Parts: sequence; structure tokens; C-alpha cells
Amino acid sequence: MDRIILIGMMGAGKTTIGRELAKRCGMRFVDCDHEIEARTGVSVPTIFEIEGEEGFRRRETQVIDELTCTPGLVIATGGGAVLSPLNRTMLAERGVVIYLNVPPQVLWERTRHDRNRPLLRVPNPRERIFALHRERDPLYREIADIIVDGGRGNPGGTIRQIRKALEICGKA
Ligand SMILES: Nc1ncnc2c1ncn2[C@@H]1O[C@H](COP(=O)(O)OP(=O)(O)O)[C@@H](O)[C@H]1O
Ligand SMILES: O=C(O)C1=C[C@@H](OP(=O)(O)O)[C@@H](O)[C@H](O)C1
Ligand SMILES: [Mg+2]
Repeated sequence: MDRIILIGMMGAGKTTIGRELAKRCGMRFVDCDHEIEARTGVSVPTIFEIEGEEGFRRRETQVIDELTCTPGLVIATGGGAVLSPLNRTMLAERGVVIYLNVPPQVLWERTRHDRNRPLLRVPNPRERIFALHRERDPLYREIADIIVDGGRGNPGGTIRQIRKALEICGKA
């Protein structure tokens, strides 16, 4: 299989699970946000400050286009990668797409003390998480080949679920 692509909300565990999954599958791990940070030399929140969300999204599309043409990768996307129809088409056509589905309350508990997510720098970040989840859940589902429950237990359990699903659909 050429690429495994993880999608889902902020705090769903795409970065955490992706890194570990890649190790276990003998593939290389890349995270779109880390790739953008490496290329620009600044953090994601700094890009939002300087270029706005629009500037960040342009960079994100460029990175998604390049990484989804590179073989042998486990790719962790950012939570907003599915907002653009062009991104959704590239992701859907160029890899096995796995949606880490996590209830918004769990997302909130995982991200509430994290300062690295600019979209949560608002007066009511919990409400924001719930609203983003409502808006994005249908988009994740639209392009997912596999949906796993990423909200319970530890990352190991989620990774086992993913590997089993990949085996069943003959992709691992
Ligand atoms: N079962 C789990 N699966 C994935 N992450 C978990 C789990 N339980 C707790 N976490 C924690 O939740 C956070 C997930 O963050 P991260 O991997 O950065 O998510 P994302 O890249 O989707 O925003 C990490 O701090 C991780 O340790
Ligand atoms: O949900 C979003 O729109 C974003 C999620 C972040 O990635 P994670 O999903 O890895 O936190 C990062 O790309 C940026 O802060 C925007
Ligand atoms: Mg991440």
C-alpha cells in the first residue's frame, strides 16, 4: 500500500497514532503541520498570526499535494485539511483514508491545556470544538475508507483496530 492517511479533529490523535502506526507497519511517518513548520521555520500559530488562516490553508494544500504523491508514507493531516474540496479529492484518491472518530467532549479534554492550536484561542474554546466537530464530521465521513473509534482507551487499542481494518479490506 502506498499511503495511509489519518484524518479527524484536533486532538483525535492523528499525530500520536500516525507516528506509532508507521513504526509498526515499517513505513515513514510525516505530519503535514510539522512539514509546514519545517519549511517555514516557524510554528503553526505564528503562521496564523502572520498570514491568517487563509495563508496557512494555502501552505497546507501545497504540502498535501506533495506528500500524497510520495510513496510509503503514513500521513497525519491537520484537522482542517478536509475543508477544501481540492484537498478532499487528493486525499480520497491517493491513499487509504482513516477517520479517527472521537466525541467532542473527549477532544476538548485532550486539547484544553494545549496552546499550540490557534483556532482554540477564542473566549469559549469548548464551544468552538463542538461547533467545528458538527461542521466537519460529515466531511471526514465523506472521504473515509475506514472509520475507527479513537476516543477510548490508549493509542495501542486504536492502532490494533486500524491494523485489523486494513487487513480485512486487504490493504495491509
Ligand atoms: N487513545 C488515545 N489516542 C490518541 N491520543 C490520545 C489517546 N488518549 C490520549 N491521547 C492524547 O491526546 C492527544 C492527541 O493529540 P495529537 O496526537 O496531537 O492529535 P491530533 O494530531 O489529531 O491533533 C495527545 O496528547 C495524546 O497523548
Ligand atoms: O483543525 C484545524 O483546523 C487545525 C488543526 C491543527 O492540526 P491538528 O488537527 O493536528 O491539531 C493545525 O493544522 C491547525 O492548528 C489547524
Ligand atoms: Mg496533529
